[in-house]
Amino acid sequence: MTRTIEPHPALPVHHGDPFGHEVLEDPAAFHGELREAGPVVHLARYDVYAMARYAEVHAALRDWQSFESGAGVGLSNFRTEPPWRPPSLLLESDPPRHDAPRRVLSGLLAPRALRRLREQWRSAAADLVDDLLARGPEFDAVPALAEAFPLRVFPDAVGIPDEGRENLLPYGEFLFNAFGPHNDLVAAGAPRAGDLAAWVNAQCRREVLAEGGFGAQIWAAADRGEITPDQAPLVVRSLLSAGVDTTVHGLGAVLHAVATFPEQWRRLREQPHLARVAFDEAVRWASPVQTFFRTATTDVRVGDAVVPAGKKILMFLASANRDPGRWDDPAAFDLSRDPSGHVGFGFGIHQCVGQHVARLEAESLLTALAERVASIEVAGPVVRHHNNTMRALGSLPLRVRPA
Ligand code: HEM
Ligand SMILES: O=C(O)c1ccc(-c2ccccn2)cc1
Repeated sequence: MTRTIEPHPALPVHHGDPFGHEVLEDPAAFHGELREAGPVVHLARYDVYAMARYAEVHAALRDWQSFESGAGVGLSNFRTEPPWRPPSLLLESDPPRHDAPRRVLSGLLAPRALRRLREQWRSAAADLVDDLLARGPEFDAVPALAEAFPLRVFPDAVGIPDEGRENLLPYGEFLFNAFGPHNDLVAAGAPRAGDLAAWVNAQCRREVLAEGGFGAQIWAAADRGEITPDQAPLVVRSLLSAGVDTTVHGLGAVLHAVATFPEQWRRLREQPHLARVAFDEAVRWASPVQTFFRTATTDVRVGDAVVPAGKKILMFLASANRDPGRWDDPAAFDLSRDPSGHVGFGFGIHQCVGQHVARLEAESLLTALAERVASIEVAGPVVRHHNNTMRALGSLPLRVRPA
């Protein structure tokens, strides 16, 4: 007779669906229920364990030994079902396998390494904004700015060919959906996933990557023996996987924030150096990356409950970033706040290695706008775009008054 192992009695249970459209549309109530229920909550629907308070999310992200990434950071456990693509050497690896690829990307994507891009990204942003404003004061900021700017600067910085770049967003869209359950969002993207993955893999080959780009620099690191030649294409794939959709939705978030809180736009115009803190405050406020998983390597004690070994833990970054136990007035987008310590880029050994690239993109675009636009307001319905992992906008109609 088999006895099903009931979750520990000290563990509260929630029967909601974090990947259902109701929660994806507006997760705040669900996050509040999880935070109030306890430090860890059993999500019966998926038999996974949720952490939604800042303290537990932060602690779990630090403790990579108890909460591993090597079994995947999605719902699927790589130890029991094959991943849909070869695992990432950064995201889906733990030390020691994680160390060398991480060290290589950390070097290439460090603030000082990005200085060479500042001038060209600043002028690319100025050109994009000038062309946009010349067409009139009203536009949908999602295609016109949030998508257009990263696609104008990042693929060139990686050094991939022009052909097929329209595959980047749908590839990331599927990838970030695939961290969730096989729901309607995954099913919608599945037919193209194989072709998109094949195109992305082809962009990681040494011979197609332009000299001087991040891709060629990764291959040069392999020549120096810092990683192996077999690892090089997968490290390039990491940039194409994590470096596009994330910044699109990060820029969408900061544009949504400044349009929703016009007094903060005024502050940014008065003090343009606030562009960087504005982006981090927007990443805290919106959390473009809402959730991802870890896997318990042992029976892990959390508070007075125990998460059984092998179980998946769903980390609610967005809830941690709005935990009233950590942030005053968490729902306010406020440039006088110090957002450091937010977990929108993660924390610990897997903390976003591309965060400086994202910050430079945001600073470039916000600076170009702040110099040219006196006020920004929402000019129509803001439409959300549902994804299992990302907080995304489908449409952000804006009206601007030129400076
Ligand atoms: C607003 C933009 C971005 C956000 C919100 C974001 C968020 C995150 C988060 C939360 C993680 C941690 C995942 C985990 O702990 O399992 C992460 C990791 C990562 N990000 Fe970003 N990211 C952004 C932009 C970028 C960009 C532009 C790049 C590449 C240039 C990038 C590359 C990566 C990589 C390679 C990892 C894995 C790091 C590791 O496991 O050591 N990200 N990102
Ligand atoms: O190395 C890769 O391929 C890769 C790296 C990071 C991500 C990711 C996942 C969840 C949240 C933010 N980023 C995805 C893919």
